[in-house]
Amino acid sequence: MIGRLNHIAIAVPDLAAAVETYRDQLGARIGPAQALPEHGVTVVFIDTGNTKVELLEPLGAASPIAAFLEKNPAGGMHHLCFEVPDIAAAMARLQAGGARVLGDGRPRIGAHGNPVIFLHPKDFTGTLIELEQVPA
Ligand SMILES: CC[C@H](C(=O)O)C(=O)SCCNC(=O)CCNC(=O)[C@H](O)C(C)(C)COP(=O)(O)OP(=O)(O)OC[C@H]1O[C@@H](n2cnc3c(N)ncnc32)[C@H](O)[C@@H]1OP(=O)(O)O
Ligand SMILES: [Co+2]
Repeated sequence: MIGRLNHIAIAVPDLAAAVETYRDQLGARIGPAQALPEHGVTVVFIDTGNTKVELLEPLGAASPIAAFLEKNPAGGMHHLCFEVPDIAAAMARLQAGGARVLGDGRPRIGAHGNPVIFLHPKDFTGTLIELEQVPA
């Protein structure tokens, strides 16, 4: 079911500082900042050629990553995003297997304009998993 690793996400307390570190220390090419108020984050993507790194900071008082940053104040690995060709079929298969889809259980549009879902970390070896529908 899962295909390519679309991105590895790192939650950070200060996106501007993280961008400076990745750009100046690691020579990364940073994409534009995207405010995603519907997701409670502001993100940038770094394209490494074989995948992407998503740096994300909280946006708004109800950010879903606020509690994560309280536990990890310097930031940390937040989620992995895998590509699937059909998010509805993936959801049905996963829910049939007992996996919990986070939020209201329906796909939402993510930063790339594609439908995404999130799976509970406790069901996937302590790792928050995002699935993004990308046509095969
Ligand atoms: C979609 C736009 C963009 C894109 O790529 O296109 C994004 O990726 S936006 C990313 C931000 N949005 C989300 O992360 C949505 C899904 N996340 C959530 O719903 C919450 O973050 C949730 C439910 C995973 C955790 O929420 P919270 O930390 O407030 O709840 P708990 O404290 O009850 O956590 C439960 C349990 O899970 C552990 N946890 C939390 N976050 C993570 C994580 N990132 N990786 C691994 N484990 C995580 C937390 O420590 C708790 O464990 P416990 O042992 O009970 O303490
Ligand atoms: Co993501």
